Amino acid sequence: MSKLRVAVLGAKGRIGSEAVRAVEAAEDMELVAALGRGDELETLAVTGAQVVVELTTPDSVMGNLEYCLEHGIHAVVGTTGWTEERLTQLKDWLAASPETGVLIAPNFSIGAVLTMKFAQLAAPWFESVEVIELHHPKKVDAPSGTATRTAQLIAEARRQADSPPAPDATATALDGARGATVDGVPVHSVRLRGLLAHQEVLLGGEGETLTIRHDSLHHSSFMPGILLGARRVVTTPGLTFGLEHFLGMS
Ligand SMILES: NC(=O)C1=CN([C@@H]2O[C@H](COP(=O)(O)OP(=O)(O)OC[C@H]3O[C@@H](n4cnc5c(N)ncnc54)[C@H](O)[C@@H]3O)[C@@H](O)[C@H]2O)C=CC1
Ligand SMILES: O=C(O)C1=N[C@H](C(=O)O)C[C@H](O)C1
Repeated sequence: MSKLRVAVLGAKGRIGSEAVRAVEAAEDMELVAALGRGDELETLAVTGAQVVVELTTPDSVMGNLEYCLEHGIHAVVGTTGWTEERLTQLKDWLAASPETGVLIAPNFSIGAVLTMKFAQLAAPWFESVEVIELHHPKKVDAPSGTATRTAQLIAEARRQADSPPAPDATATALDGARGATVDGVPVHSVRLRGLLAHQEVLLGGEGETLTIRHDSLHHSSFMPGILLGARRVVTTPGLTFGLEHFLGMS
């Protein structure tokens, strides 16, 4: 059987360099290109890449995806920075390339996907819910894509259950003391040397609390999800948002 022709964008980055190694080690894949900032995107067409693994930066991802969709190259995207406007633009590009698939995964690790699912399940059952994400200090965006997605899923679950707003008597606060608000859910971002990627969802009710915590201790935690995404995206046209859809958890 012929091998899946995979290219990695952001190949010299923290997660991109790990992805290069994972694709090279996968028996059913061939790494046809490993590109960094400034490298020619044309290499993707020349090498016949079928799937691009996009692990760059929020300022680069859209240009890269525009190229991929113009050339019918499927994409597995881990890069953060997804807004409604960006998703609308991406859907327009996909409409013009209807056989191409794009997976955007706020987080590729199985534990993080489960954290989001558990938080979604628990959210309507507690009065209070807040998210804390903790990352290495070289991370350029806050809050993390995972925390943003978690907060959106929590908010959606609470809307569907007609949950009242969480109690909060704060009358005066220093700017930022209560974190950022994503879809009504407080999200707090910690940047600390020694950490990689961690998240806690804190839920509180009368006389009890529940803490759901996930820790990515190494970039290897993201690799099975990336490889699964590459294998599945080639037969899944259109936009898939969240790895859970490829894990039978949606
Ligand atoms: N979805 C997930 O599970 C994960 C997502 N991420 C996300 O992946 C992205 C990258 O994270 P890190 O590797 O930590 O950052 P990084 O800064 O170490 O790596 C990004 C790399 O992309 C390169 N780059 C920038 N523009 C480029 C372009 N146009 N073409 C090719 N390469 C380009 C940079 O030079 C850099 O080497 C971030 O948005 C991060 O949040 C990171 C880990 C897991
Ligand atoms: O920048 C990172 O490191 C990570 N980024 C993603 C995010 O913003 O959620 C995924 C993971 O948290 C690691």
